[in-house]
Amino acid sequence: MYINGDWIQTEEQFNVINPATNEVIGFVPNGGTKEAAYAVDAAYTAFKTWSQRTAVERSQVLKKWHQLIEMHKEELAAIMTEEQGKPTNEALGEAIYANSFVEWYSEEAKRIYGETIPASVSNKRLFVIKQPVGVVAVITPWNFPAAMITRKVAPALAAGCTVIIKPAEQTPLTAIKLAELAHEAGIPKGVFNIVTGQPQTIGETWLKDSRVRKISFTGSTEIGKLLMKGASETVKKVSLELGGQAPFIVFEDADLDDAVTSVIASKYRNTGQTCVCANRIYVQETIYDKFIEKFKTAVNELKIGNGMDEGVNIGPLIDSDAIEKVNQHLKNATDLGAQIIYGEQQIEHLKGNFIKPTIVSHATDQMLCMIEETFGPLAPVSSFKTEEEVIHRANNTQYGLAAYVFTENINLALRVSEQLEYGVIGLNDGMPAVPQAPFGGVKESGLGREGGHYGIEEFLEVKYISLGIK
Ligand SMILES: NC(=O)c1ccc[n+]([C@@H]2O[C@H](COP(=O)([O-])OP(=O)(O)OC[C@H]3O[C@@H](n4cnc5c(N)ncnc54)[C@H](O)[C@@H]3O)[C@@H](O)[C@H]2O)c1
Ligand SMILES: O=C[C@H](O)CS(=O)(=O)O
Repeated sequence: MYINGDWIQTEEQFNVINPATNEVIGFVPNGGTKEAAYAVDAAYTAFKTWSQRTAVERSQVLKKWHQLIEMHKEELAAIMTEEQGKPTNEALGEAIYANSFVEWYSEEAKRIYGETIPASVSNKRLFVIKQPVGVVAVITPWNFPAAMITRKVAPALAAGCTVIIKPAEQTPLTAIKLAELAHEAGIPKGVFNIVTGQPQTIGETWLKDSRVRKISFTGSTEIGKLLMKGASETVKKVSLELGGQAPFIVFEDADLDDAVTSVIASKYRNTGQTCVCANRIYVQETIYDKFIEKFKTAVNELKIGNGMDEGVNIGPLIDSDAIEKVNQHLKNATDLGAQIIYGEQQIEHLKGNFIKPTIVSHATDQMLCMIEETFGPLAPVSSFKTEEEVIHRANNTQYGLAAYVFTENINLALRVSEQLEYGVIGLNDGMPAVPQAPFGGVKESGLGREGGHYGIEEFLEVKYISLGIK
């Protein structure tokens, strides 16, 4: 753990496992109440000075952190592949993506503008200024162990907040590497703190402490709801980046090759363990067979194996529970009439948590894989007749994170995009997330946005000053 500028050990530790081999690759301190409270103390003390630093000073420190992450991106990528399983090229992509938030917010720090408002009387002047929220508790998932931290921490520090971070227990080593680089960059003690250990204990400590003024959470909808409830006790601000269940819609006039390339990129990035991956694929009936053939051919090109090995693009799932969930979705689908058209033979020769990419056709909306977040390489394909039908089916969910639409008709594209109840729309684009644009969900996929100038507003309070003049 890294608290108040020092590396902290505890008597109890927990193992870090490589999901490709199920081998122990390390261990980290198993922090609890004491360490969680100490992190709040450190962040609260540091806030008094960090929030008073000028925007240029904060920007310069973030720029240094960005330079160091850039210098160490391959190392960071290797850590991610080892503890999370994603193939090295994807891990390097994530390190670069994660660092792009540090770069973006090192600049955004200098653009936190206020405003003056015309008074209705001559003896007043009205001003609005923006000030940092205070101590922010950051709780992040295992699937993007670097980017989900920097997407929160970079804007928080840029705004003048201080952070206490609890990374996922499956991927703490990535967070520790980011802390090492933050320390080297000169981020002052207490500004950036990492507590590894018991999620519930750490979470409860932070929820109860009124000095913590914001919870920024990325993870499952179930835990997001729990944290939102807890945050209400002391009326903390919350940002919630939660589960997804993305529809991927292919209209008959779509560029089919582009749609297939994009659905591969969306569905199988991180072996399907991505909040915005295509979870259900809707194809207009007139092109259904053509799509299926192209899709099967493309999936057949995917190489499964240890993410460290050259050319692998399908790594392991994070653990055996994840495998179990995908198999449960697959069995439910076939029990309800879906047909496995690719991937029927599972992998025998590989140790670890591997599962073959599987495509099922004739999927119906009553199947679990069309309702729940599968979080694995299972692709259910369903046909539709009309625009109205597919919009209704796509919206018929409590989720609302990302949706994808493929068509060459601009009028159809905009009509459908405007009616889809999602925070992010990939329009002829399977990979929409970028640091300069707002990312986030509606309905039970979350609250708030990360990225772009929207992302820094989440860490600012608006203060109105009314000045009486003589
Ligand atoms: N919307 C997004 O931007 C986004 C991005 C990545 C992942 N996700 C979602 O995250 C989920 C996968 O990640 P996960 O399995 O790590 O999710 P998770 O909710 O199980 O865990 C997320 C984090 O919360 C912590 N946690 C768990 N219980 C807690 C508690 N009671 N108190 C405090 N912290 C607690 C975990 O230790 C982890 O650090 C998927 O649903 C995925 O869609 C969403
Ligand atoms: O898993 C969730 C991430 O937010 C996906 S992305 O890298 O931001 O597209």
